[in-house]
Amino acid sequence: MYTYGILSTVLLSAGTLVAIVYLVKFIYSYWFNCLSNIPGPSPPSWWLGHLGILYRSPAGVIERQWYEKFGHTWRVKGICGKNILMTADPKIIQFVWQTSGYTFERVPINVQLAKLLTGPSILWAQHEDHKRHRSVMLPAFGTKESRALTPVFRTAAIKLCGVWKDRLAMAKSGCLVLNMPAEIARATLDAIGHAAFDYDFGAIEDKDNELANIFQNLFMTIRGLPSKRKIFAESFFTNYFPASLVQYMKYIPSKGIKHMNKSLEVSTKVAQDLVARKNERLIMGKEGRDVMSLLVKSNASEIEQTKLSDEEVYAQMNAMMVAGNETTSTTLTWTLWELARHPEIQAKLRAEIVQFSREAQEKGLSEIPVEDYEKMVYTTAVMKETIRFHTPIMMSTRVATRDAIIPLSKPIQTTDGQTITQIPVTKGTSVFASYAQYNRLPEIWGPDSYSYNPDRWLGMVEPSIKLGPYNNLGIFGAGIHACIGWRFAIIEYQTFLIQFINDFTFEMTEASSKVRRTRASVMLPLVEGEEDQGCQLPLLVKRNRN
Ligand code: HEM
Repeated sequence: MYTYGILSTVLLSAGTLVAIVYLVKFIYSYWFNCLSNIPGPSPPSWWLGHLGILYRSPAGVIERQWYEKFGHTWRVKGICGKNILMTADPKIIQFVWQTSGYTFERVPINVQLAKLLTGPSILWAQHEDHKRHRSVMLPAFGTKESRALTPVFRTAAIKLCGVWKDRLAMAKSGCLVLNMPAEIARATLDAIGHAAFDYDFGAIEDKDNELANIFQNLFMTIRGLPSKRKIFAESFFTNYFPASLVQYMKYIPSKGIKHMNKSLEVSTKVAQDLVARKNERLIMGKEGRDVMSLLVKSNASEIEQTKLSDEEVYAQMNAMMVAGNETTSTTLTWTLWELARHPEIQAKLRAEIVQFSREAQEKGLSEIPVEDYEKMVYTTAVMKETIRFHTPIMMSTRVATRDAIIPLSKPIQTTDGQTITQIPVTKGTSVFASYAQYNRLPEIWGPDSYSYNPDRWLGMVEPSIKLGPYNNLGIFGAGIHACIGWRFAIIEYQTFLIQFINDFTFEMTEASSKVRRTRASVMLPLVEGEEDQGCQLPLLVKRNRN
């Protein structure tokens, strides 16, 4: 009885102490934060701040409203009144993401989710670990290496088009309605399997393929339209719990976490098998050019700076599928949607593709060579315009790992009447970049930046502030965490697009005119009124008679 009394007193005191610490933290972050004088919208709720709107509303709409009211940079609220700096300012994005190295790192929630989903991969690694992961992986993603993969992408594209042609041949009407994201994701998974791992997932033909089914709708299942409770819990755990406890998130019995656990289990099993096979080939002196061969070779290295553990090698495979599959398949999906909405753009694109194919044939080539890809001015304009307009990863987040001073491209009028050209932030301050709004800034992309117009790229003037690896678009991130697969993605994107437009014509359906752009880490299409069906964008497909 006496022991019980002491125990309950100790527990009560510990509980009270924890509550006081949190209370002080909340009050501090609410009232005494370095961002308190930055203007911004009033939060719809204190406990969730703007996170509910940011994660649940149609993609890009609210950011535009905030930009129009507050200018390039504004303050939003996280949970329990926490101030967050939100921006579309190229100078801030350049400073935080591109030039300040590890002064700004990924936010804890994303780091933990990346670990749950992929294991100890490059998507999770930070600081020295991250440098090591990146230096091992980068050589596999150069221009030469990515270009060398063109035949692999072409094979996957031709295979998918072959399946569609067979189905069209059976269709009495001569046309088919296909749900594009589901169709294309299988082909991009096969492409990544061959290109990155020299492995055939067989996802195009095998509808029961376990890995393909897990990766189907991955982002929608784990990040799409999260409940308010989920947003609060994730943000609370990752902001106020020590990282050592956050790893236990994997035991939360939610649908999303269960899916992540399953995905990690299945893909790690496949990765282990692949690594074992690669090791055998390496021992036999047969080296591959694919990413996995490189990782396996680094695994055997004696040099600590270029060595990955077995677990890290398996995790990189998961990372590439997570980072490289749905991003590319969704980009292709949005492109076909825009082409269906704008038949005149589709016809102009097809004319260029047919012309380049003809020229290739005249040179005795069966396909347009990758060396000609950049010469396809209109095709690349359509690609750039689509990823500008339908920014696949609409928002990126960082947290300051030490105090810093952030420069602005446009001065801000603070709530206490000062005009400032830089914002001092303390360690722990979160910064959200709206890539979606940056990609629509009229001063960079022109007065019609809110409309889809590939022609803008035919006379584009370079902006003064340079950002990211691809045409100053806020697409592939920037700096230490910039996408390593961007060349891979662009060549894959163009190869698939050429094949699709050469073989088929795409038209709108009733459902595709009700498509809503939804945030789920990657921006995904949902049909209004059919949100429970997951990612959907049904288009009418007809075969071209070239
Ligand atoms: C259209 C396709 C793609 C888009 C839009 C895209 C976008 C991005 C973005 C925005 C980032 C930076 C995230 C951040 O700032 O935290 C990123 C990182 C990354 N991407 Fe991509 N990506 C694409 C395709 C690919 C492909 C095909 C691969 C690999 C095969 C890939 C692998 C990665 C990896 C490993 C990282 C993490 C890099 C690091 O943290 O150092 N991505 N990607």
